[in-house]
Amino acid sequence: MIQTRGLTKDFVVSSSETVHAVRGIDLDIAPGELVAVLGPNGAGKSTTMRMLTTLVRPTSGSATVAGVDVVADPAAVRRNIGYVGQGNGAGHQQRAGDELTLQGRVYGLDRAAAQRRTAELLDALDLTALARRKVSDLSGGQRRRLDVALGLVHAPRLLFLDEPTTGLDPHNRANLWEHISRLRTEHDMTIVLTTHYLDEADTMAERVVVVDHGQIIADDTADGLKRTLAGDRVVLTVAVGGTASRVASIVEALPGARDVTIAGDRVEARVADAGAAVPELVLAASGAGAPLLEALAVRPTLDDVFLALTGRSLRDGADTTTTEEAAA
Ligand SMILES: Nc1ncnc2c1ncn2[C@@H]1O[C@H](COP(=O)(O)OP(=O)(O)OP(=O)(O)O)[C@@H](O)[C@H]1O
Repeated sequence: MIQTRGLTKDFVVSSSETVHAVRGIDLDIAPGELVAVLGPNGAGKSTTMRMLTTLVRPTSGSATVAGVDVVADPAAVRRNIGYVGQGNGAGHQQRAGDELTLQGRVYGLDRAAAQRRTAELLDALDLTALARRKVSDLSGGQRRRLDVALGLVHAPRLLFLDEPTTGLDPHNRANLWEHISRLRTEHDMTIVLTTHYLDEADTMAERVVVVDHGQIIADDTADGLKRTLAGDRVVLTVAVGGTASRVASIVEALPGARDVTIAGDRVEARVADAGAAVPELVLAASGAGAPLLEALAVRPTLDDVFLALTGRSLRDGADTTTTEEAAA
């Protein structure tokens, strides 16, 4: 459904500065996949998406989307895709229903077909009761649902969502995802999304592409990334001061344990399966006269994956992909 080779975008900001926003991305996405593109601010996620949706022309490399080259025939690409950008696409003074019908007309539907499609989408995204409301009067969650409806007017096979749930509260995020998931199953859509929410990428996407400094640095299922790049940890607190080194020796003897560290009364280590290790360690420590006050099994998050890959936390936010070139 999507194939890119060496896809690159440079923004020439001034005679002395070029931003290398995307630096040679090779990506293959098969029909029906739901892929999350994850990365810190400025990593190049939106620029990649904007190239794939023909809003920005690549500097070099190639990209085919739904079988069409994005540079050779952008209009054909656009007919095949839906795009929900970061800003609100809808005109604020329009009524929600009229906005959808207008969008349908823009995509070449006749009036009756556009109205039929409007009714379907209002229903699918739980907006029917709000059809006559002005877009400016909708809540954030309602407006985001309208944005998704606008992206789906022409029944695309491929939907791009740029941070679809940013700014929504957990209830509205869950609600929007419920709608997206259902529509995806019903219409067998391929979905590519960017998100800052690690838990969202973790639970919703079947595949996570991690981008940093304009390059793909990892590409796997969330579980696969966690297993290969982060791994489980145990965090043990001893009940009796001075016994941490004894507990550390017990942990070291555990098959597969590594990176054992001691900090005061706390012992931490990477283990193959934290859930299985904890009861074993509690028993062994108690038997060795070094009982534990607390024993935690810690499963890795996608942030741990990013940390393992880059030494930085995604939660720390950006460090920029901007590079300055010496003035000529
Ligand atoms: N039109 C532009 N002109 C100049 N620089 C740009 C332009 N668009 C993006 N950039 C720069 O390109 C880099 C990548 O930006 P991009 O928006 O793709 O990142 P992102 O990963 O989507 O970030 P965010 O998560 O904050 O949306 C950033 O350094 C950004 O400042």
